[in-house]
Amino acid sequence: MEGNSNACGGVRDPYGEDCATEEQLVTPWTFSVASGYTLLRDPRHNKGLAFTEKERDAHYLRGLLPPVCITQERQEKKIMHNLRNYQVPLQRYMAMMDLQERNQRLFYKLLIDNVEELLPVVYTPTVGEACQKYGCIYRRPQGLYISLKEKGKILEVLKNWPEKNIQVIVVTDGERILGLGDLGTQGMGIPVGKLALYTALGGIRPSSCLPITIDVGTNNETLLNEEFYIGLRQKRATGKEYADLLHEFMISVKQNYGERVLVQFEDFANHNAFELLSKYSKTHLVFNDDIQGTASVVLAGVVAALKLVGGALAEHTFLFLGAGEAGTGIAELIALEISKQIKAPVEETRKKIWLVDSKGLIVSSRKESLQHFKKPWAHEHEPIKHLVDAVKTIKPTVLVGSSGVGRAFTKEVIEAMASFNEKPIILALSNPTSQSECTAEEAYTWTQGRAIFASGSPFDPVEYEGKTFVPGQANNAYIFPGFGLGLIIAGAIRVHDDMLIAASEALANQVSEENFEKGLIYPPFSNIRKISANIAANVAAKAYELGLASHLPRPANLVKYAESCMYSPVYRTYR
Ligand SMILES: NC(=O)C1=CN([C@@H]2O[C@H](COP(=O)(O)OP(=O)(O)OC[C@H]3O[C@@H](n4cnc5c(N)ncnc54)[C@H](OP(=O)(O)O)[C@@H]3O)[C@@H](O)[C@H]2O)C=CC1
Ligand SMILES: CC(=O)C(=O)O
Ligand SMILES: [Mg+2]
Repeated sequence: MEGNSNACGGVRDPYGEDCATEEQLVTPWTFSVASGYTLLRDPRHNKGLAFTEKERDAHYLRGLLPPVCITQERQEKKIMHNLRNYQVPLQRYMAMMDLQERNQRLFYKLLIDNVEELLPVVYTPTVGEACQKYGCIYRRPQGLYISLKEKGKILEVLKNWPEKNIQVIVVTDGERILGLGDLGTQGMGIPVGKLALYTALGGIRPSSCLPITIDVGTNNETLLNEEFYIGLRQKRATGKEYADLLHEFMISVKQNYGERVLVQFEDFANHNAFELLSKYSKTHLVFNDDIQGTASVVLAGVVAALKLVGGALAEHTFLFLGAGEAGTGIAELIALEISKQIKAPVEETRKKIWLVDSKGLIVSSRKESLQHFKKPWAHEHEPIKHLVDAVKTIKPTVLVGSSGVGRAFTKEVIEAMASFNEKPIILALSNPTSQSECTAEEAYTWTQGRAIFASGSPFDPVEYEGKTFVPGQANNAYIFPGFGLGLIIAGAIRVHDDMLIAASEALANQVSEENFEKGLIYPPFSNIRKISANIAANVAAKAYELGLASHLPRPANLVKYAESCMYSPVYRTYR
C-alpha cells in the first residue's frame, strides 16, 4: 500500500502525508491521547521534570525525560532564576509566554507566588512593548482572531476554539492599546495578559478564559508598512461595516456561550467604546475595563487616601488631564458616589470635578462641539488652555492623569499642586511607564515628599531626604479579576454601577494601617487573591441584592465561597 511506504522517511504513513508532494492535498489528521510524548506537549497536563517515577511508568514517559524528578517548587525556583538572568524585559515576557504554552500550571504558580515581580512582565509596562513587536515575536495563537474576513462566519470561528465552557472573554479591536495608540491586531497581547491576570489574580480557570482580537484593519501606517505585521493590511473599517461585525460577534458569543458569559471590552478607542458599552449592557453581561474598572480602582484609591489627607469625598476638588474613557469613567463614578453620600443629584455633584482635554479645560462655551461623553462636564467657566493654568485656577486637591501623555505633569504643575495642598493627591494613570504623566520621583521631589502618589504602571520606591517613599499602583488589575469572579459566582446577568462601587469599597477596605503608614492607598499585590475574594464577595452580594444574580440559593459566606471557587495551579497526581 502506497501510504505505508517509508520512501519519505516514515515507517508507516497511513494518511499519505509523508509521501505526498508539495502540490498534493492531504488531510491534517491528528488524534489526541494524553500520554507519552503528547502528554509532554499538552500545556494543560504537562508537568515536565515533576512527573513522578510512578507517573512516568503509567503514562509512557520513560526515556522521554531525563532521569531526575523534581518538585514544582524546584521548577519554580529554577525558572525564576532564569528569568532574573535576562537583562531585557521583553526576553522575560517571551520566556513567560513560552512557559504558558509549555506548562500552564507552572506558569500560573509562578505568577501567583511572585505576583509583584512578574506583573510588570506579563502586564504593563512590558506587555506594551510586546504588542508593539507582536508580529516579530508571534509564535502560536494564544486566542481567537476574528477579522473582516470572518464576517458571516463568526459563530463557526468561535466553535473552532477548543474549549467550550467559556466564562470570560476579553476582547479588543486594538485601536487604543494602553497609551500607545492603534496597534491593530497586535493588540492581542492585551486580552492575553488581562486573562492571565483573571486566572492568577482572580482564580478563574484558564480553560474558561478566551482572549479575542477583532481585526477591522489599522490606521497605523508604520504597521501597514511593516514586513512582519500579522493583521489585515487595510485602513480600519468604520460605520455600518464596523458596527455589523461587532454585532455579529456579540450575537454569536451569546449564542455559543449563553447569557452569563462575561465580555470585557478592552482598549477600544473612545469613539466606539462608550457606544458599545451602552448598546450591549442592555442585552449582555458586558464590562468596559477602561471606563468602569479604572473608575472603580481610582474611587477606591481616593477613598483610601481620605484617611491620609482628611475630609469627605464631597469636600474635595478633582481635576483630570484626559477626558476620554478613563477620565470620564472615573469622574462619573466619583460623582455617583458623592451623590449617594450627600444625597444630592449627580448633576450637582459633578460640579466638583473638572476635566482638561487636548483643547483645554472643558467648559460650557465648548459644549456644542464636545463628544457626548464630555458634555456633562462642561461647567460654567472661562476657557483655559493649559493644564498648569487650570490647576492654578481650579485648585484641585486631587489631580488625575488619564491622557496617555508622558510627563504632562510638569514641575510647574506639581509645584502648583503642592503650593495649596498639604498632601496633594497625584494619580498618573497612563500606561505604559513611558506615558505616565509623571514619575514617582518627580511627584515626591517636587512636593518635598508630601504627595500621595500612585501610577498606572509600577515605579520603584524613591529615596528622598533620607526617607523611602513607596508608590502605589492605581491599575484596574486590582478590580477586574475579583469583579469578574463576583459576577461568575453570583451567575450575574448584567453589570450595574452599584457593583463597581461595591468593588471599590471592598478594595479600599483592604488597605491596612501598615499600608497607610507607608503612604500607600492600595494594598500590596502580594495579597491580591484575598483582595479579589473580598471584591468578588461584595460584587456578588450586590448582584443578589439587585436581583441580578441567577445562582440560587445565595451562599451564606460569599468570601469563603469565592475562595473555594478559585483555580489552584498546584499539580494534580495522575493515576
Ligand atoms: N491605570 C489604569 O488602570 C488605566 C490607565 N489607562 C490609561 O489612560 C490613558 C488614557 O486612556 P483612555 O481614557 O482610554 O484614552 P482616551 O483616548 O479615551 O482619552 C484620552 C484623553 O486624553 C486627552 N489628551 C490627549 N492628549 C492630550 C494632551 N496633550 N493634553 C491634554 N489632554 C490630552 C484626549 O483629549 P481629546 O479628547 O481632546 O482627544 C482624551 O480626552 C492611557 O494611557 C491608558 O493606558 C486607561 C485605563 C486604565
Ligand atoms: C490598564 C489598562 O487597562 C490600560 O492602560 O488600558
Ligand atoms: Mg485597558
